[in-house]
This record gives sequence, structure tokens and C-alpha cells, in this order.
Amino acid sequence: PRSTDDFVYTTYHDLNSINSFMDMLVAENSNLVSKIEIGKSYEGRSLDVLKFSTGANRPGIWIDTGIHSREWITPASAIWSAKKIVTDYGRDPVLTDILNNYDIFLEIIANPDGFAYTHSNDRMWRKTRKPNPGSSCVGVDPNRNWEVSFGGSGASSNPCSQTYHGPSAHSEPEVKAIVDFVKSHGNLKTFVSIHSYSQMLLYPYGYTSAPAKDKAELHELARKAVSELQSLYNTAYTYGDVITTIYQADGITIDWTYEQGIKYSYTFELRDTGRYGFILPANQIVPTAEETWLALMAIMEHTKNN
Ligand SMILES: O=C(NO)N[C@@H](Cc1ccccc1)C(=O)O
Ligand SMILES: [Zn+2]
Repeated sequence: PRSTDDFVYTTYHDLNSINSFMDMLVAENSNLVSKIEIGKSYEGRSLDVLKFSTGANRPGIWIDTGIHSREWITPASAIWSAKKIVTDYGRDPVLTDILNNYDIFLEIIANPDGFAYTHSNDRMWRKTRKPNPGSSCVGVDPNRNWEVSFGGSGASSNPCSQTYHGPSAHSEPEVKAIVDFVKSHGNLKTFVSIHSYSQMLLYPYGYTSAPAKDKAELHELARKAVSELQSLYNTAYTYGDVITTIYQADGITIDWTYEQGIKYSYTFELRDTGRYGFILPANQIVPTAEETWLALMAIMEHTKNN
């Protein structure tokens, strides 16, 4: 494709195609979008973040997709959302108001080594691709590697496990890069990490059943976001804190971001509920992206209004 207008949003793309999409989007919208590199993956790939900004020194909203590499619907939805932002800015009054007051940071491929591996070797790969000394099993679960209740019972100490927490907190370059970005930015108000599948909207905590101090607000906003999502195609989501809605999980992204003071910390689990699972047909990419966008807009609008 020569531009993001003839980019095909209705199919899944490999890393090269996604990288060229990002570069085209920046080139076509240099007044609104830039690409920043927050680090390098274990295998040396760039960890790129799209920054949508209309002014300096603004508070920020973070969205990441693809941290679990087999969850292809999440970067596919992010690509559509990136195009939606540049299309709607200046046209949709709510998005325009958000972007006139906040920056949006979008990391489309948070685990590029794993993503490349799902295209080349194993479609069902989930973890990073860093070898584990003393084991023949490769990779760490990037959703158990965060320095919050690290190594707790909601993660595995077995390198061969899909929920292996890694040798130490932030051991994975892909996680460390986000940690460093969050700390250096210092003014993120919202942090959304997007996974698939199960159709859930989750907020802290995963490591404890103790309620988050902002639980009432987080729950009410989740209710509103899920209602907006369901209004489009009647896709039903459940919502709540991680530990009661799914299971105990230790070292997860949003427990760490919440404890960094980022109040609006959420994880999405996109479509479906198990019929196709991680292998969601491409004809569901755009409908999934559209409905998810309504929920994201509800969360961003609430951020702006509070
Ligand atoms: O991989 C997935 N979902 O994609 N399962 C998630 C469930 C989850 C989600 C959010 C926080 C904790 C746990 C996991 O990492 O186990
Ligand atoms: Zn996941």
C-alpha cells in the first residue's frame, strides 16, 4: 500500500507491514503523530510507540497491544484505532478535546520477538523469546514480570510454564522499556494493556483480593465502557477486578501501573469467548476494533473530565 488510506485493515499483518503502516501514518500526519523508540527487544528489534500530540507537556494516556504475541486481534485493532485517531481529530469533538489536552501513546507491538515467532514458527507463542539459563524452555510471560508481588503464587517459577515470571522483576527488555518510559514520562493518567480473548474489562488487583482504593470509580467506569462497547454489535463483556473476575495473577502490568499512581489502569480481553480464541477470523478485526474504540473513548473521556 502507498498510504494508510489503501492499507488493508481487514486482514492480519506481519511485522514488516505493521512497521510500514506506522511510518506511513507518521509521514502523512507529521503535525499530529510521531514515532518514538522506547527500547530494543531481546533480539534487537525496535520497541516503537506512536505518540499522538497537539502540544507540549501534556498528561498522557498509554495503550499497548501485542504484549502476548499470539493475541493478534489486539495489534490489528490498534492499527485501525491509530487510523481512527488521525481521521477523527478535528472532526469528532470529543476526541479533538481529548487530544487538545492529553497525549496518546500507542505501542502496537509490545513483544516483537514473540510476534515475529508467531509468524515464522509457532502461531500460539505467548511469551518473550529470551532464553532461560539452565532450561531448554524459552521465554518469560510479560504479564507476570512486573515488580508488584513479583514471584507470587499467581505466577510460575517454571521456565517452561506459560506464566513463568522470569528470573527477576523487569528482567525482560520489553517490560523494562515500558517501566522506564512510565517513570521518565511521570504524568500518565491512564494505562490500558490490551489482550485477547474472553471479552472482559479488568482493573486492579490481580495479586490480592484487597480492593483498589479507587475501586468504586474504576468499576463504574468499566460498566460505562462495557455498555458503550456492547451498544454497537451487542458483544457482551464481563468486568471487574482481575482476581475475582479471572484468577489470582502476580506481577501483572496493571497492578504495577496502578501502584505507580496511574489511577485508570485497565486490561481488556477482546473477542471472542472461545469459539476461535486466539485465532479470531480476520472478518472480525474491524468490528472488534470499532466496538473496542467506543470503550476506549469512554475511558479517555472520563480521564479528561476528572
Ligand atoms: O493471556 C491472557 N489474556 O490474554 N490471560 C491473562 C489473564 C489476565 C489478564 C489481565 C491480568 C491478569 C491476568 C493472563 O495473563 O493470564
Ligand atoms: Zn494475554
